[in-house]
Amino acid sequence: MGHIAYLSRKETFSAAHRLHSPYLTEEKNKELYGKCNNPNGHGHNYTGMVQKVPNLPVDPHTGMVMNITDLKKCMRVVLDELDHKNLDLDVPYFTSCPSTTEMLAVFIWDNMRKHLPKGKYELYEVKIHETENNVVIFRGELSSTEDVP
Ligand SMILES: Nc1nc2c(c(=O)[nH]1)N=C([C@H](O)[C@H](O)COP(=O)(O)OP(=O)(O)OP(=O)(O)O)CN2
Ligand SMILES: [Zn+2]
Repeated sequence: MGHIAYLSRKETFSAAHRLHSPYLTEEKNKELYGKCNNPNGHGHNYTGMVQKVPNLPVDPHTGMVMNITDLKKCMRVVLDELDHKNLDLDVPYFTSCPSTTEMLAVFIWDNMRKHLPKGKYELYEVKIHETENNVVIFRGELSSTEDVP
């Protein structure tokens, strides 16, 4: 019987952003996001943690689920699209949705899935620390509620 082990890797990136929704008026944006709606933005040192669950057990010959070096490379490809960027101006994904930590987690989830080797591993969780206190976890779950048009 094989051993099922979960694998996590932590990487950091720095980015500037402004919380602002194109679906709300200027007044509503100010009221909702407060200081985070400052027109000139602000920045964070984010920590991105990606966890994977293997479809296969720990390989008895290599002792690994997946080489963490490969997971790191894959994460860097995705996170380097965000690192030292202004999320709202430099990353096209955030022109149509606010650059909240929730949406960053979704962005990273979707892009990690594109870059990981197909079929061998499942992504289990993306966890983003925006600050020491603000943490978002996304596990690819979808609700049946309609998206904003
Ligand atoms: N649901 C969300 N709410 C908020 C988000 C978010 O991504 N999702 N983001 C922010 C801001 O970006 C903001 O920069 C957070 O900063 P702040 O509240 O100052 O951060 P801390 O919690 O670390 O600071 P405290 O000292 O604890 O206030 C706001 N909301
Ligand atoms: Zn912020």
